[in-house]
Amino acid sequence: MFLTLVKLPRVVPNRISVLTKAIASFRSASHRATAAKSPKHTSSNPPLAFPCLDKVEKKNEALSQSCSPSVSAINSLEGGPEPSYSMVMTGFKIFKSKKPIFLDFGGFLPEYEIAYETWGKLNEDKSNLILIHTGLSASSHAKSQPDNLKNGWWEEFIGSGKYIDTDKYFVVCTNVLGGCYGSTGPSSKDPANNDYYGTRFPILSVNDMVRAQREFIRGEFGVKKIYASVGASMGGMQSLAYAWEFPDEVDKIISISGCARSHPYSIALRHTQRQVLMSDANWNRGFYYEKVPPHVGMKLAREIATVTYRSGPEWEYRFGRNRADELKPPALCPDFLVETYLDHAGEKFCLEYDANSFLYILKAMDLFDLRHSNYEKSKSNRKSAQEKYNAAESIEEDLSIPEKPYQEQVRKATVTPEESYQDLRKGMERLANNDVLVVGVESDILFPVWQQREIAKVLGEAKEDIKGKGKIEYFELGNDVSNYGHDTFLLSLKDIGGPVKQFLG
Ligand SMILES: CC(=O)SCCNC(=O)CCNC(=O)[C@H](O)C(C)(C)COP(=O)(O)OP(=O)(O)OC[C@H]1O[C@@H](n2cnc3c(N)ncnc32)[C@H](O)[C@@H]1OP(=O)(O)O
Repeated sequence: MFLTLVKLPRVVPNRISVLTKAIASFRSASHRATAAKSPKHTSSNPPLAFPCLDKVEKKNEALSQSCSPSVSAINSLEGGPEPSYSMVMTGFKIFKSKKPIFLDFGGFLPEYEIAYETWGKLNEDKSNLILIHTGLSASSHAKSQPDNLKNGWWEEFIGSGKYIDTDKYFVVCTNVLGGCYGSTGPSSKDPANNDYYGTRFPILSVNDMVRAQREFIRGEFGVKKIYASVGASMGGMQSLAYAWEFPDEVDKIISISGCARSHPYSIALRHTQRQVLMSDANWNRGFYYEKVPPHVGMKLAREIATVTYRSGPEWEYRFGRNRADELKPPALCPDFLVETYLDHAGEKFCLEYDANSFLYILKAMDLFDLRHSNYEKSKSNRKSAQEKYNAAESIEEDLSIPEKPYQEQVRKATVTPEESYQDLRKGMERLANNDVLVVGVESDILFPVWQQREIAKVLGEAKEDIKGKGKIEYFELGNDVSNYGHDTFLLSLKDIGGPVKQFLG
């Protein structure tokens, strides 16, 4: 590269000062003109306003101010700092297990509680119990009941003469193990030290959740076989898992928008939610109880989650390209209607649910896998957890990630998709004698419809393989019926409810 030296003209000093003064006087005149128009602006253009960040700062301040030990004992959503989530939900009952539960990934809980609600009556021969499994963040409050008159999350789905008919069935719903609405989870206290579990809570699986539910069903109602295991989303995973764990203790299974094993794409979508949440400094590696909770991380995680729960076509119809206020200039804070909607969804949720429960349950969904090889592995992990417990050893795992970066394996060296499928087919033989209804939704991007088609296909083959007695029904809602995506089970009740009612009989 050549540098050209330019010879500058010699400037006489007093000429410079004349020039400088002229420029200064021009600048000050033009500044006076701008200032007259808008006294605050000294830059070429006014700075943008950030009402969304102002709101976050104010909220932080309010939460910090209410963050004193005396307040924390009575905290609530309004009062903060960290809400007592089970106080937000009321009117549920508690099943207490004093026996430990040994978990699929080698941890254990020395004792645990399961929050539950019921509707309808258990018949004399105890044969009409329907267990409703929740999605990720729902409570046991699926429907209003005398101890909590607020509408539940499946209010119009369950009831006298409804799709799940409480005149016929005794309907039970629990808050999952790991949740924060009354069941034992990371925001509960560890009986070993009377301190919050936080991230000392063990990694959970969906199958651990149903194992705890089964203890509850037997312990609380003395029911040995449930009439139906019903759920959507993570509930659709649980409905299958219950029968996978205890095939002879379930009659019918309904899995809506579920899957038989998590897909890497869904894991990726959940990973992004965990990452933003864990990046909130207030998360503090899970030890934020009685301090300011990671509400910003939770809000952003919920916004990402909401993108996965609904669908583009729905938003095209609902919001289009409309902005919240067309008369205002575009802003970097939420501006389009779809942005203000996501902002609202995040804001509404961020103090309603415990951040650690969110992380653990998302992870449990990632780990979901009904392949045969997983059955053996989990069984052996639970056995070694029990042995360690009996020997009163503390279970400390090495959770560090390997220092050497992961080297992509040659495909041949790992399990091929076909081998993996055959492993799943063998795993699904466990359900060969159950009647199963699988419902899929074409507009779902989180649990894409091919995953429900896979459940039906692999179940059909597994039943053939061992001449199982169960029936399989598959029902799919196309884009012409519902564009609500993954949340269809909460929004298109009639379309989901018809096949459910018919299948239950
Ligand atoms: C992964 C699993 O295992 S489970 C599946 C997870 N799914 C969920 O958790 C569901 C989350 N979604 C909900 O809870 C929803 O409220 C549903 C599905 C129950 C109902 O959906 P909808 O009837 O479409 O209502 P939705 O909540 O999406 O929108 C209405 C709310 O948004 C607000 N809103 C709507 N449009 C906008 C907008 N453009 N800007 C700001 N706010 C908006 C409304 O005012 C209303 O507010 P409110 O709830 O405070 O009264």
